[in-house]
Amino acid sequence: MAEPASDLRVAVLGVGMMGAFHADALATRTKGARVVVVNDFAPDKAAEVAGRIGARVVADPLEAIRDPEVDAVLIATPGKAHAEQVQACLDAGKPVLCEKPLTTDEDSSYALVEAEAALGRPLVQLGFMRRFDAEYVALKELITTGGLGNPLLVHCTHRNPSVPEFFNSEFMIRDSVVHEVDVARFLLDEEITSVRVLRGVATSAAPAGTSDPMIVVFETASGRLVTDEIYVRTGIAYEVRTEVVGETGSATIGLDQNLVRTSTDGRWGGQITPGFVERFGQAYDTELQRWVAAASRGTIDGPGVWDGYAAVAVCEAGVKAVQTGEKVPVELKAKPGAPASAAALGTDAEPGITEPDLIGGRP
Ligand SMILES: NC(=O)C1=CN([C@@H]2O[C@H](COP(=O)(O)OP(=O)(O)OC[C@H]3O[C@@H](n4cnc5c(N)ncnc54)[C@H](O)[C@@H]3O)[C@@H](O)[C@H]2O)C=CC1
Ligand SMILES: O=C1[C@@H](O)[C@H](O)[C@@H](O)[C@H](O)[C@H]1O
Repeated sequence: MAEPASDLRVAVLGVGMMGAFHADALATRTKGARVVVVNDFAPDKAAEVAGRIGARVVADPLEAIRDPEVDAVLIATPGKAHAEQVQACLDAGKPVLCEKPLTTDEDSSYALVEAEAALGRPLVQLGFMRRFDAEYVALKELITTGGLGNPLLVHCTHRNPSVPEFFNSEFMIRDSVVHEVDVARFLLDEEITSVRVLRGVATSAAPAGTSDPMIVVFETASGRLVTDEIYVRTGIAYEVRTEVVGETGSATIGLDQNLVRTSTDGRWGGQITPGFVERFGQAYDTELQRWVAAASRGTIDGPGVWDGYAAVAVCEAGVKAVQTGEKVPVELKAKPGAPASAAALGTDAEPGITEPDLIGGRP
C-alpha cells in the first residue's frame, strides 16, 4: 500500500552500522516518514539497504541531498564527511539529523553555526541520543526540580566491549567522550571551560601508544567538576553509567538496564547490554520520531548545531589535553544571538550565583 503523500521523504547518507540501523527504524518503526533515497560510498551497501526498504540509490551524496524528492536528510557517514554534507543540507534549506560528531574540527563546526544563523532558522539536529533516553530524561528532571539540591559533581563511566584497531586515544575523545561532553552540558545546563586527561596503565588489548582506559576531568563555567572514565576495550559488555552528586542527594543511572534477574545453577544474576544499540534502542527511536515530527514542520527538536559545535570544541581541547598532559581551556566563540557575556558563561548561570562569583573570578 502506498504511503500517504504527506510523509517526510528522507535521504539516508552512509548506511554502515548506524545508518542502516536508522534507515530500518525509519522504514519500520517511525510514523510519518519514509526513506526515498539511500547513499553510500560503498555501492553494494547502498543497494542492499535500498532494496530492503524500497528506496532509490543516488550515488553522489550531495546530489542525494539536493534530490527534489527529498525533504530531509539523515547523515550517518563518518565524522570527516559531515562538514560538507551538513553545509549542503543548509544550502538546500533541508532539515538534517547528523550523527555525532558534528564535524572533526572546531572551525568547520563553527562555520556551520554561522551558516545556520545566516539562514535564521534551526535546521541542524545532532545525534546525541542520550538526551532522549528515559533514564537521562528522569535524571535531568530530578536536577531541574531541585531533587538533588545544587548539583556539585557528575561521574560518568563509558565502557565499550571492543572497538576497531584505529580507535586511538584521540579518537576515543572525539568519538566516545563526546557523548559525556553533551551529557554534562545537558544535565548541568552550562558550558565546559576546561579539560584534563589522566592516562594510566593501558589494557594489553590496546595498541601501542593508545591509553585505554583514560580518566577525563571537565570543569564547567560555574566550577563544577565532571569525571569520565572512558574504556573501550573491556571485552565485557556495554556499560554506560552516570551519577550526579548534589548537596542534598545523589542519583545514578545506567546500573541495571532491562534487568531480568535470573537464577540458575545456584547463582543469581542478569545480563549486561552487549552494545549501544541494545542499551540506547529506545533513545534512538524516540530521537528519530521526534526529529521526523519536527522536520515535517521544517525545524528540529533536540540538540542543535550549537550543541554540536560546543561538543567538538571541548573534544578538540580534550585531544590537546591527551597530547600535553596539561589542563586545556575551552574558549567558545560567540553564540549567534546571545549577548557576549552569555556566550562566555555558556548557557544559564546557576541561580543565586552572580557572574563575579563564578570560576575565572571565583573567590
Ligand atoms: N549515536 C551513537 O551512539 C552512534 C553514532 N555513530 C556515528 O555514526 C556515524 C557512522 O558511524 P558507523 O555507522 O559506526 O560507521 P560505519 O563505518 O559502519 O558506516 C559509515 C558508512 O558511511 C560510508 N561513507 C563513508 N564516507 C562517505 C561519504 N563521504 N559519503 C557517503 N557515504 C560514506 C561508508 O562506506 C560506510 O558504509 C559516525 O559519525 C559515528 O560517530 C556511530 C555509532 C553509534
Ligand atoms: O557513538 C558511539 C560510538 O560511535 C562510540 O564509538 C562508542 O564509544 C559510543 O558508546 C557509541 O554511543
